Amino acid sequence: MIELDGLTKRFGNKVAVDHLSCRIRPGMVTGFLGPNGAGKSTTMRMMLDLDNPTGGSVRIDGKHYRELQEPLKHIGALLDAKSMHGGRSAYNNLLCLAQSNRIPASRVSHVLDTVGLSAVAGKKSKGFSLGMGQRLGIAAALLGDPEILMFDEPVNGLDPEGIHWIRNLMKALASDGRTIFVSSHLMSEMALTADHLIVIGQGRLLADTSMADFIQENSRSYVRMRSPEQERLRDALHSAGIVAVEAGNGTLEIDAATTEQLGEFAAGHGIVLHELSSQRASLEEAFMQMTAGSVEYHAHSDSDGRQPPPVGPHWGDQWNQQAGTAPGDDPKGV
Ligand SMILES: Nc1ncnc2c1ncn2[C@@H]1O[C@H](COP(=O)(O)OP(=O)(O)OP(=O)(O)O)[C@@H](O)[C@H]1O
Repeated sequence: MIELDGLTKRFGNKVAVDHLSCRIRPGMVTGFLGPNGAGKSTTMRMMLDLDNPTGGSVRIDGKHYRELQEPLKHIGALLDAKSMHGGRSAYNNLLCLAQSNRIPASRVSHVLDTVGLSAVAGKKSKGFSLGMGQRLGIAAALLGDPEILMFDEPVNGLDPEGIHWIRNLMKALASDGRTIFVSSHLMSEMALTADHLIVIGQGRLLADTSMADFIQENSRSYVRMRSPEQERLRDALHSAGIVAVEAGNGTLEIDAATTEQLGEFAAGHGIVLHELSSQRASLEEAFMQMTAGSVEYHAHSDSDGRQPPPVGPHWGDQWNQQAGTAPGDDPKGV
């Protein structure tokens, strides 16, 4: 278990982490999400005593990192895969780490085998690809057989097989009862891996919830309809007082009705449908909706390239404001 209590870090005037309090529990994979600059790396660095908090505390199994007798046996971390000594072989890099932390040398071969690097154990790590470097960093994290593992962007540079492998590794470690804390920008990957989410924005806690609840609470579900008689369908919906939003490619999105109701409605009007499907936003959409107000750097596109956001009333408001219409107005609603 990792416990953060009021954890705060300032760099001059910049508040990177702002009174963050949460528990990261054993037996599950906890995903750590936030836009660029949200404070994820700074939080992870403070957990490992690599940065001093300005305020608050981190406890690892009830103790401050500095109080842990043999820290690598309690907590293993992949923060920066490039931190290995490039002139040393993969084996020797891990052996040095094992010897300086009173970890038996037998663990070195074991973890190299676990991460699939046995065949290149004697090769200097400076020749490693990004993916191999990530695997070596993960081997280092596993070396002390710790109960708590922290991975900052572990799938960086991994190919699809590698991504699949690390996903299964994290799940297996969690099902062993270990505490797994992982940050990633790949939402689709996080959706497949994490059981629980901690989301921060501008250093502040935005959510501490199960994956299922997060998506449920931060996204809308809607029905998508596509018809070769789109004009007629739109007019019929409009006459019935049903709000539909054009979403491109001839599709309409409707919030306040079920597929059953809309299927019967179309049949009642003799309108052919090519699609009638229930949609739920993905983790990525839910995440973008929640963090829209706390993104440090926004991309701006010119008006020609501007597209309405795919889901969510807040996104719609943001787009409408940029388009010069009032929030809540729906320029495309029928
Ligand atoms: N050593 C430092 N000195 C000054 N500002 C810093 C320092 N380290 C981080 N920051 C600032 O603190 C904020 C949080 O940075 P941090 O790297 O923790 O965010 P992050 O969530 O990990 O971002 P990313 O997803 O881009 O890696 C940012 O605004 C960053 O510019």
